Amino acid sequence: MTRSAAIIGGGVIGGGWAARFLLNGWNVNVFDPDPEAERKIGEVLSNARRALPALYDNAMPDEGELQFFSDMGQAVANVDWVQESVPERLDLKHKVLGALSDLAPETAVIGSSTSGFKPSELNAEGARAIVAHPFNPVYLLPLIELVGEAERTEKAAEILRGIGMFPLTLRKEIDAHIADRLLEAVWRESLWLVKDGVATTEEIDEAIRMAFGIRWAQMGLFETYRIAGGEAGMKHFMAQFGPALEWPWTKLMDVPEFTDELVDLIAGQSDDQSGHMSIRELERLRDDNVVGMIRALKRSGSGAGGVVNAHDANLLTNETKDGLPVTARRQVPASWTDYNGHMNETHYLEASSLATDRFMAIVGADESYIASGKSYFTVETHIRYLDEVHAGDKLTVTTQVMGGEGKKLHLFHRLWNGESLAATVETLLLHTDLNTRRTCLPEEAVAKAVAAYAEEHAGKDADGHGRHVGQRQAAAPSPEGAVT
Ligand SMILES: NC(=O)C1=CN([C@@H]2O[C@H](COP(=O)(O)OP(=O)(O)OC[C@H]3O[C@@H](n4cnc5c(N)ncnc54)[C@H](O)[C@@H]3O)[C@@H](O)[C@H]2O)C=CC1
Ligand SMILES: C[N+](C)(C)CC(=O)CC(=O)[O-]
Repeated sequence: MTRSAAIIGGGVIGGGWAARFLLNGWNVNVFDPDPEAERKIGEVLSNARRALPALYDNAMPDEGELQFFSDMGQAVANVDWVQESVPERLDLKHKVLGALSDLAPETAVIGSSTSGFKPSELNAEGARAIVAHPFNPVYLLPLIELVGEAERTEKAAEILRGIGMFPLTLRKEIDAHIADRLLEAVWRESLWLVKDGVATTEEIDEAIRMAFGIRWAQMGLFETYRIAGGEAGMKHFMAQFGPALEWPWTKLMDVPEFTDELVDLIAGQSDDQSGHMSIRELERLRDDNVVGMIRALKRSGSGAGGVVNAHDANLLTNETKDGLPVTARRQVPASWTDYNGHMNETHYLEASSLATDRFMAIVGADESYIASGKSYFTVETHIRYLDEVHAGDKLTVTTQVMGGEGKKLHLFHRLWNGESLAATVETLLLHTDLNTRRTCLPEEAVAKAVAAYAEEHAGKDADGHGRHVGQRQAAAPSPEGAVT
């Protein structure tokens, strides 16, 4: 059964939450008195639709249904999750969380997006909320800080993992949780640097993104500093840089006064730096960069890359189409398209390569088999580009085994875009010993599984297989030239 979430307050963060739930197949009810809420959430959602599926190698579930309500009670009736994202004012949080605790089903988790209030403050007037603090953009960044009663945070963590997030449960409550305490320290220090005329907003951003911003995405602070200690590691690092904490390297505890002059200085510098782009354009630039970085981290499984890999594995399904195994299902990300406005030729091969990997896993040539020193190497591929594919299209790849005797594995992939055949990719692989780098026979279990598929697929039509470049097609309709 489709699960549902109520989003109370649909601004920057509520909009991101709505997108995260919807794109993971949940139905979403929104309550926000702002007459512009529907438009704003629509814009966030269209950015999310182009970014989030690009993280995964498997297709996401069908999107849930989005509904707007003018009555908070109706919005939360029968939902599994309620997420409060109203402005950061304790009196307002009390009012809204109190009402939600009365109106929402007993079984529903009530999460507050608060950046800084503790559960003991939020629940001081009888509410039953936990802190579920996300990061902007909520639909892309996995971290969610959970604070509150253990039974509630455990239930929340399980649900959040199901929508691809990384729950980090705090050991004890503290103002501003973990991440915002760190961010506030950098923010305070940066305000001083601008106020004292040491650096502009742009120079501070360069200092972050040209160096430690990149480092932090993959190893965080402590692992990075351990390496900075050289062979002697963390102790040497602390011996060398510990004393600096008492030098005038930091002003952390003082906060500059937010005078009109300081606000104008910072806002003016920020306009000079980024005013040439709208907020939505900046969001798309940010999203493309974040997707690219997280995809790079997927290779090693570091940080957010590991979280996305785990969710990707959950998205895998065992299906068949036309009597053949479905070996890849994925949504085409904008990054796969080119100057011609359609999927670039390289990604037809990428989709089929994912299908080959999946087929190998299906027959037992999986990660542990490869780790044991055996694998398949591709030695030849022929692609027929039959139809255009566009960003957002959902591709389904089926795999037919044309032959599997001895060391050979001869596959015929079909790339379906809905009911249209977008390409066929015929590929020959040879079983190889990864130590000697020479071909060898597969293990018996793999050989048997391949042979069983070859026998099952033997009588099936495989129109277009066995062709080479420039060969004229007999009866099938012309592909009308190259499409990439
Ligand atoms: N903006 C950020 O970077 C982050 C914000 N947060 C937290 O998320 C919460 C919301 O912040 P933003 O989304 O940035 O604020 P926002 O100002 O963009 O959105 C707040 C929304 O709440 C609506 N609202 C006001 N009163 C309401 C009520 N009584 N019932 C329902 N909706 C109501 C407003 O119309 C508005 O759409 C805050 O607690 C904030 O600390 C958490 C992580 C990051
Ligand atoms: C500025 N902020 C305190 C609202 C930031 C956050 O809470 C998290 C984020 O997304 O940076």
